[in-house]
Amino acid sequence: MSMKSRIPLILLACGSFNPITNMHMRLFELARDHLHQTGRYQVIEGIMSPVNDDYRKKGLVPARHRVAMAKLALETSDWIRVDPWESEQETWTETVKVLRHHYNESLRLLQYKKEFIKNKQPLEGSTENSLSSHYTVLPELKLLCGADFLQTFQTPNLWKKEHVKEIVEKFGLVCISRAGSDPAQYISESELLTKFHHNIFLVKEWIQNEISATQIRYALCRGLSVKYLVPDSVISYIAHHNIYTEESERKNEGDLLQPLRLHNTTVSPLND
Ligand SMILES: Nc1ncnc2c1ncn2[C@@H]1O[C@H](COP(=O)(O)OP(=O)(O)OP(=O)(O)O)[C@@H](O)[C@H]1O
Ligand SMILES: NC(=O)c1ccc[n+]([C@@H]2O[C@H](COP(=O)(O)O)[C@@H](O)[C@H]2O)c1
Ligand SMILES: [Zn+2]
Repeated sequence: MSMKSRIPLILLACGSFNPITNMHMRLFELARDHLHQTGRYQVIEGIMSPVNDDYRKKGLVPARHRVAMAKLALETSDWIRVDPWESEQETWTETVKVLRHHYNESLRLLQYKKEFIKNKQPLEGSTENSLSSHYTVLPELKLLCGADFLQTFQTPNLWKKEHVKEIVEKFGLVCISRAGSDPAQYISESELLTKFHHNIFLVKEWIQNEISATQIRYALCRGLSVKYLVPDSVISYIAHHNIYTEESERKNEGDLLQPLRLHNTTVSPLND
Protein backbone atom coordinates (compact mmCIF):
# COMPACT_ATOMS: atom_id res chain seq x y z
CA MET A 1 0.00 0.00 0.00
CA SER A 2 1.54 3.35 -0.99
CA MET A 3 1.86 6.07 1.65
CA LYS A 4 -0.84 8.06 -0.18
CA SER A 5 -3.51 5.38 0.16
CA ARG A 6 -2.86 4.80 3.86
CA ILE A 7 -5.12 6.00 6.67
CA PRO A 8 -3.82 9.32 8.03
CA LEU A 9 -3.34 9.17 11.78
CA ILE A 10 -2.72 11.68 14.56
CA LEU A 11 -1.11 10.61 17.86
CA LEU A 12 -2.15 12.39 21.04
CA ALA A 13 -0.21 11.96 24.30
CA CYS A 14 -1.79 13.23 27.53
CA GLY A 15 0.21 13.50 30.74
CA SER A 16 1.92 15.74 33.25
CA PHE A 17 5.19 16.18 31.33
CA ASN A 18 6.65 17.52 34.56
CA PRO A 19 9.15 18.04 32.95
CA ILE A 20 9.25 16.66 29.40
CA THR A 21 11.98 14.01 29.04
CA ASN A 22 13.73 12.48 26.04
CA MET A 23 11.61 9.37 26.60
CA HIS A 24 8.36 11.32 26.12
CA MET A 25 9.59 12.26 22.66
CA ARG A 26 10.81 8.71 21.99
CA LEU A 27 7.25 7.45 22.61
CA PHE A 28 6.11 9.28 19.48
CA GLU A 29 8.99 8.00 17.34
CA LEU A 30 8.41 4.41 18.46
CA ALA A 31 4.68 4.65 17.85
CA ARG A 32 5.11 6.16 14.39
CA ASP A 33 7.57 3.44 13.30
CA HIS A 34 5.23 0.75 14.59
CA LEU A 35 2.16 2.17 12.86
CA HIS A 36 4.05 2.62 9.58
CA GLN A 37 5.22 -0.98 9.80
CA THR A 38 1.60 -2.15 9.86
CA GLY A 39 1.40 -0.86 6.29
CA ARG A 40 -2.03 0.66 6.98
CA TYR A 41 -1.31 4.06 8.48
CA GLN A 42 0.51 7.25 7.73
CA VAL A 43 1.21 9.22 10.89
CA ILE A 44 0.73 12.87 9.99
CA GLU A 45 1.08 14.57 13.35
CA GLY A 46 1.95 14.09 17.00
CA ILE A 47 0.34 16.21 19.71
CA MET A 48 1.53 16.47 23.29
CA SER A 49 -1.09 17.79 25.69
CA PRO A 50 0.22 18.76 29.15
CA VAL A 51 -2.39 18.30 31.85
CA ASN A 52 -4.20 21.21 33.56
CA ASP A 53 -2.85 22.47 36.91
CA ASP A 54 -6.16 21.47 38.46
CA TYR A 55 -5.18 17.78 38.04
CA ARG A 56 -3.48 18.35 41.42
CA LYS A 57 -0.73 15.81 41.11
CA LYS A 58 2.01 16.12 43.71
CA GLY A 59 4.88 18.34 42.54
CA LEU A 60 3.01 19.53 39.43
CA VAL A 61 4.56 22.87 38.42
CA PRO A 62 2.46 25.49 36.56
CA ALA A 63 1.32 24.50 33.08
CA ARG A 64 2.90 27.60 31.51
CA HIS A 65 6.32 26.18 32.46
CA ARG A 66 5.49 22.62 31.39
CA VAL A 67 4.17 23.88 28.05
CA ALA A 68 7.20 26.16 27.54
CA MET A 69 9.63 23.31 28.28
CA ALA A 70 7.81 20.96 25.91
CA LYS A 71 7.88 23.63 23.19
CA LEU A 72 11.64 24.03 23.61
CA ALA A 73 12.20 20.27 23.54
CA LEU A 74 10.08 19.81 20.43
CA GLU A 75 11.80 22.53 18.43
CA THR A 76 13.87 19.76 16.86
CA SER A 77 10.83 17.76 15.73
CA ASP A 78 9.14 18.43 12.40
CA TRP A 79 5.99 16.47 13.26
CA ILE A 80 5.32 16.64 17.01
CA ARG A 81 3.88 19.76 18.64
CA VAL A 82 2.61 20.84 22.04
CA ASP A 83 -1.02 21.88 22.31
CA PRO A 84 -1.85 24.07 25.32
CA TRP A 85 -5.66 23.78 24.95
CA GLU A 86 -6.09 21.26 27.79
CA SER A 87 -3.83 23.23 30.13
CA GLU A 88 -5.71 26.46 29.39
CA GLN A 89 -9.17 25.19 30.38
CA GLU A 90 -10.64 26.44 33.64
CA THR A 91 -10.43 23.03 35.26
CA TRP A 92 -9.02 19.58 34.63
CA THR A 93 -10.55 17.91 31.55
CA GLU A 94 -11.22 14.19 31.32
CA THR A 95 -9.00 12.60 28.69
CA VAL A 96 -11.86 11.44 26.49
CA LYS A 97 -12.96 15.08 26.21
CA VAL A 98 -9.44 16.09 25.18
CA LEU A 99 -9.62 13.43 22.47
CA ARG A 100 -13.05 14.69 21.37
CA HIS A 101 -11.69 18.24 21.18
CA HIS A 102 -8.72 17.28 18.97
CA TYR A 103 -10.90 15.05 16.82
CA ASN A 104 -13.28 17.96 16.21
CA GLU A 105 -10.31 20.18 15.41
CA SER A 106 -9.07 17.74 12.76
CA LEU A 107 -12.61 17.57 11.34
CA ARG A 108 -12.74 21.37 11.16
CA LEU A 109 -9.35 21.49 9.45
CA LEU A 110 -10.42 18.90 6.91
CA GLN A 111 -13.60 20.83 6.06
CA TYR A 112 -11.52 23.96 5.71
CA LYS A 113 -9.06 22.23 3.37
CA LYS A 114 -11.90 20.93 1.22
CA GLU A 115 -13.28 24.47 0.95
CA PHE A 116 -9.82 25.73 0.13
CA ILE A 117 -9.33 23.20 -2.63
CA LYS A 118 -12.80 24.01 -4.01
CA ASN A 119 -12.21 27.76 -3.99
CA LYS A 120 -8.46 27.55 -4.68
CA GLN A 121 -7.98 30.61 -2.51
CA PRO A 122 -7.37 31.18 1.21
CA LEU A 123 -10.41 31.62 3.37
CA GLU A 124 -10.62 34.21 6.11
CA GLY A 125 -8.76 33.30 9.30
CA SER A 126 -6.42 30.85 7.56
CA THR A 127 -2.83 30.31 8.54
CA GLU A 128 -0.19 28.72 6.37
CA ASN A 129 0.41 26.19 9.11
CA SER A 130 -3.14 24.93 9.05
CA LEU A 131 -2.57 23.71 5.51
CA SER A 132 0.76 22.08 6.11
CA SER A 133 -0.41 18.46 6.13
CA HIS A 134 -1.99 17.52 2.85
CA TYR A 135 -4.53 14.93 3.81
CA THR A 136 -8.04 15.10 2.43
CA VAL A 137 -9.65 12.19 4.27
CA LEU A 138 -10.52 12.35 7.94
CA PRO A 139 -7.56 11.16 10.00
CA GLU A 140 -7.88 8.75 12.90
CA LEU A 141 -6.86 10.05 16.29
CA LYS A 142 -5.22 7.63 18.73
CA LEU A 143 -4.20 8.08 22.32
CA LEU A 144 -0.49 7.45 22.85
CA CYS A 145 0.68 6.27 26.25
CA GLY A 146 3.14 4.16 28.22
CA ALA A 147 2.14 0.79 29.67
CA ASP A 148 1.76 2.23 33.20
CA PHE A 149 -0.97 4.53 31.87
CA LEU A 150 -2.96 1.51 30.62
CA GLN A 151 -2.65 0.00 34.09
CA THR A 152 -4.41 3.03 35.63
CA PHE A 153 -7.65 2.05 33.83
CA GLN A 154 -8.02 -0.55 36.60
CA THR A 155 -7.69 1.97 39.47
CA PRO A 156 -11.08 2.34 41.18
CA ASN A 157 -12.79 5.73 40.63
CA LEU A 158 -10.05 7.05 38.36
CA TRP A 159 -11.71 6.40 35.00
CA LYS A 160 -15.36 6.11 34.04
CA LYS A 161 -16.04 2.83 32.30
CA GLU A 162 -17.90 4.57 29.45
CA HIS A 163 -14.89 6.81 28.89
CA VAL A 164 -12.48 3.89 28.65
CA LYS A 165 -14.94 2.28 26.24
CA GLU A 166 -15.10 5.39 24.06
CA ILE A 167 -11.30 5.67 24.05
CA VAL A 168 -10.72 2.11 22.87
CA GLU A 169 -13.82 1.79 20.68
CA LYS A 170 -13.96 5.13 18.92
CA PHE A 171 -10.34 6.33 19.02
CA GLY A 172 -7.84 3.58 19.84
CA LEU A 173 -4.68 3.33 21.90
CA VAL A 174 -1.01 3.01 21.12
CA CYS A 175 0.81 1.74 24.18
CA ILE A 176 4.60 1.63 24.57
CA SER A 177 6.14 -0.99 26.87
CA ARG A 178 7.57 0.17 30.19
CA ALA A 179 9.61 -1.80 32.70
CA GLY A 180 7.40 -3.14 35.46
CA SER A 181 4.19 -3.06 33.42
CA ASP A 182 2.64 -5.89 31.46
CA PRO A 183 0.08 -4.35 29.10
CA ALA A 184 -0.89 -7.68 27.50
CA GLN A 185 -1.86 -8.91 30.96
CA TYR A 186 -3.94 -5.78 31.74
CA ILE A 187 -5.79 -6.32 28.49
CA SER A 188 -6.47 -9.97 29.20
CA GLU A 189 -7.74 -9.10 32.69
CA SER A 190 -10.26 -6.60 31.35
CA GLU A 191 -13.35 -7.71 29.45
CA LEU A 192 -13.67 -4.28 27.88
CA LEU A 193 -10.04 -4.01 26.74
CA THR A 194 -10.14 -7.58 25.45
CA LYS A 195 -13.24 -6.78 23.40
CA PHE A 196 -11.49 -3.87 21.69
CA HIS A 197 -7.95 -5.28 21.69
CA HIS A 198 -7.82 -4.93 17.87
CA ASN A 199 -7.79 -1.18 18.47
CA ILE A 200 -4.95 -1.28 21.03
CA PHE A 201 -1.48 -1.30 19.50
CA LEU A 202 1.18 -2.63 21.84
CA VAL A 203 4.66 -1.45 20.94
CA LYS A 204 7.66 -3.21 22.42
CA GLU A 205 10.64 -0.94 23.06
CA TRP A 206 13.73 -3.15 22.77
CA ILE A 207 16.13 -0.37 23.75
CA GLN A 208 14.75 0.08 27.24
CA ASN A 209 14.91 3.58 28.60
CA GLU A 210 13.57 3.94 32.09
CA ILE A 211 13.58 7.73 32.32
CA SER A 212 10.92 8.97 34.69
CA ALA A 213 9.98 12.62 35.18
CA THR A 214 9.74 12.05 38.94
CA GLN A 215 13.33 10.80 39.07
CA ILE A 216 14.42 13.80 36.96
CA ARG A 217 12.76 16.17 39.46
CA TYR A 218 14.42 14.39 42.39
CA ALA A 219 17.83 14.64 40.71
CA LEU A 220 17.30 18.35 40.01
CA CYS A 221 16.29 19.00 43.63
CA ARG A 222 19.51 17.35 44.78
CA GLY A 223 21.58 19.41 42.33
CA LEU A 224 22.50 16.37 40.21
CA SER A 225 23.01 16.40 36.44
CA VAL A 226 20.16 15.39 34.13
CA LYS A 227 22.13 16.07 30.95
CA TYR A 228 21.34 13.61 28.10
CA LEU A 229 18.08 12.65 29.81
CA VAL A 230 16.36 15.96 29.08
CA PRO A 231 17.22 18.36 26.19
CA ASP A 232 19.79 21.07 27.00
CA SER A 233 17.25 23.82 26.19
CA VAL A 234 14.95 22.41 28.89
CA ILE A 235 17.79 22.16 31.42
CA SER A 236 18.62 25.85 30.80
CA TYR A 237 14.94 26.82 31.17
CA ILE A 238 14.67 24.95 34.48
CA ALA A 239 17.82 26.60 35.82
CA HIS A 240 16.77 30.06 34.64
CA HIS A 241 13.34 29.87 36.28
CA ASN A 242 14.46 27.72 39.23
CA ILE A 243 11.45 25.49 38.65
CA TYR A 244 12.14 22.30 40.58
CA THR A 245 12.82 22.87 44.26
CA GLU A 246 11.93 21.19 47.52
CA GLU A 247 9.06 23.65 47.75
CA SER A 248 7.68 22.86 44.26
CA GLU A 249 7.88 19.15 45.12
CA ARG A 250 5.51 19.77 48.07
CA LYS A 251 2.86 21.30 45.78
CA ASN A 252 -0.51 19.44 46.06
CA GLU A 253 0.98 17.21 48.75
CA GLY A 254 -1.76 15.14 50.37
CA ASP A 255 -4.34 16.26 47.76
CA LEU A 256 -6.60 13.82 46.01
CA LEU A 257 -6.20 13.76 42.22
CA GLN A 258 -9.01 15.69 40.58
CA PRO A 259 -10.41 12.61 38.74
CA LEU A 260 -10.69 10.80 42.08
CA ARG A 261 -12.51 13.77 43.63
CA LEU A 262 -14.94 13.95 40.71
CA HIS A 263 -15.63 10.28 40.29
CA ASN A 264 -15.91 9.65 44.00
CA THR A 265 -19.08 11.70 44.23
CA THR A 266 -22.45 10.14 43.65
CA VAL A 267 -23.70 13.16 41.68
CA SER A 268 -22.58 12.86 38.06
CA PRO A 269 -21.26 16.00 36.38
CA LEU A 270 -23.67 17.83 34.05
CA ASN A 271 -21.23 18.41 31.19
CA ASP A 272 -20.76 14.80 30.12
N1 LIG B 1 10.18 5.60 30.27
C1 LIG B 1 8.96 5.50 29.75
N2 LIG B 1 8.58 4.42 29.05
C2 LIG B 1 7.32 4.32 28.54
N3 LIG B 1 6.38 5.29 28.67
C3 LIG B 1 6.70 6.39 29.36
C4 LIG B 1 8.00 6.57 29.94
N4 LIG B 1 8.02 7.78 30.57
C5 LIG B 1 6.81 8.31 30.41
N5 LIG B 1 6.00 7.50 29.69
C6 LIG B 1 4.60 7.76 29.31
O1 LIG B 1 4.49 9.14 28.97
C7 LIG B 1 3.19 9.62 29.31
C8 LIG B 1 3.30 10.86 30.17
O2 LIG B 1 3.89 10.45 31.38
P1 LIG B 1 4.26 11.34 32.59
O3 LIG B 1 4.18 12.79 32.28
O4 LIG B 1 3.54 10.84 33.79
O5 LIG B 1 5.83 10.99 32.70
P2 LIG B 1 6.52 10.06 33.74
O6 LIG B 1 7.96 9.96 33.37
O7 LIG B 1 5.74 8.80 33.92
O8 LIG B 1 6.37 11.01 35.02
P3 LIG B 1 6.11 10.66 36.55
O9 LIG B 1 7.34 9.94 37.00
O10 LIG B 1 5.97 12.01 37.15
O11 LIG B 1 4.86 9.83 36.59
C9 LIG B 1 2.48 8.45 30.01
O12 LIG B 1 1.65 7.81 29.05
C10 LIG B 1 3.62 7.55 30.44
O13 LIG B 1 3.23 6.20 30.53
N1 LIG C 1 -10.75 9.84 33.89
C1 LIG C 1 -9.82 10.38 33.15
O1 LIG C 1 -10.06 10.92 32.09
C2 LIG C 1 -8.40 10.37 33.66
C3 LIG C 1 -8.07 9.81 34.91
C4 LIG C 1 -6.75 9.84 35.31
C5 LIG C 1 -5.77 10.41 34.51
N2 LIG C 1 -6.14 10.93 33.31
C6 LIG C 1 -5.13 11.57 32.45
O2 LIG C 1 -4.03 10.72 32.28
C7 LIG C 1 -2.83 11.46 32.29
C8 LIG C 1 -2.01 10.92 33.42
O3 LIG C 1 -0.88 11.66 33.61
P1 LIG C 1 0.20 11.25 34.68
O4 LIG C 1 0.67 9.86 34.30
O5 LIG C 1 1.28 12.25 34.57
O6 LIG C 1 -0.48 11.27 36.03
C9 LIG C 1 -3.23 12.93 32.45
O7 LIG C 1 -3.30 13.50 31.17
C10 LIG C 1 -4.62 12.85 33.06
O8 LIG C 1 -5.46 13.93 32.70
C11 LIG C 1 -7.41 10.90 32.89
ZN1 LIG D 1 3.81 8.98 34.93
